[in-house]
Amino acid sequence: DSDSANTLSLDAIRDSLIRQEDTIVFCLIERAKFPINSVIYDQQSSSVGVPGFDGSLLHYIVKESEILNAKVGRYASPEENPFFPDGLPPQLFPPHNYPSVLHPAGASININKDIWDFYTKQLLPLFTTAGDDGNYANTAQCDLQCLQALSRRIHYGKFVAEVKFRDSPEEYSSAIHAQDGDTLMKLLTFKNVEEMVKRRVEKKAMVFGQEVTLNNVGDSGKYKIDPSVVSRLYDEWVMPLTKLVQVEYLLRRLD
Ligand SMILES: O=C(O)C(=O)C[C@]1(C(=O)O)C=C[C@@H](O)C=C1
Repeated sequence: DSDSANTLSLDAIRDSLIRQEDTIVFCLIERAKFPINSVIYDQQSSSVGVPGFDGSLLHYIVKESEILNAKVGRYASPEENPFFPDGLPPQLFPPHNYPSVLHPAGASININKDIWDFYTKQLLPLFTTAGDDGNYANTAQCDLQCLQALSRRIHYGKFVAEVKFRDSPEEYSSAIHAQDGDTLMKLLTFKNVEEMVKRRVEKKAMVFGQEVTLNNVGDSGKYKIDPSVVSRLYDEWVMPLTKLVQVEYLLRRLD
């Protein structure tokens, strides 16, 4: 949240990332209640086509909820990035005065297109069962929650990058002046932290996704979401994209 961003230490920022892991794991568990329901993602579905709208049902639901959210100020927060930013309506009342932590150029970074693509095309089939149970609105609502949680986490890279820059401005500045993305990537990478993150999210998937009964606690080995998928999600997409956001942010940090 913006309080921890305001504190602006790498520890505080990492605490927020850790808390966001809980949100992501719970969102995935909720989505896993439903089968894949793939018509939701069809560009042209005859069964769930919205008259006059050229896109999938999920696209329609995300776009419409972003319109509502824009009116009540969600995207005034530097932590929130819409999936469909074009033509969003203005806020209905004056925006909250968020502390300006980020460099203004940070606002132009939005990689939600990549997030949308890996989520719908690659991640969903890894943790949902095959089939169609007709619960499209519910399922798409879960997708929206997952997408927003992932987007918030990945774009939090802007805050991570800002803290790292403030902690060692000289080191970063020379790479920024040289517009050297590879060096920036090396500077901001902590392999040991990444290993811990992967192991922790796997464990969270086990703890949050276990069957809880009064007689036995957990370890029946049956989880609501496969813990290895969560670790893979972080390894293949969440952390690489968070780092991409950091590099993009740092490249513009001295504009
Ligand atoms: O904790 C950091 O320093 C981050 O930059 C975050 C993060 C992550 O996405 O979890 C990304 C890059 C680092 O290599 C380690 C972890």
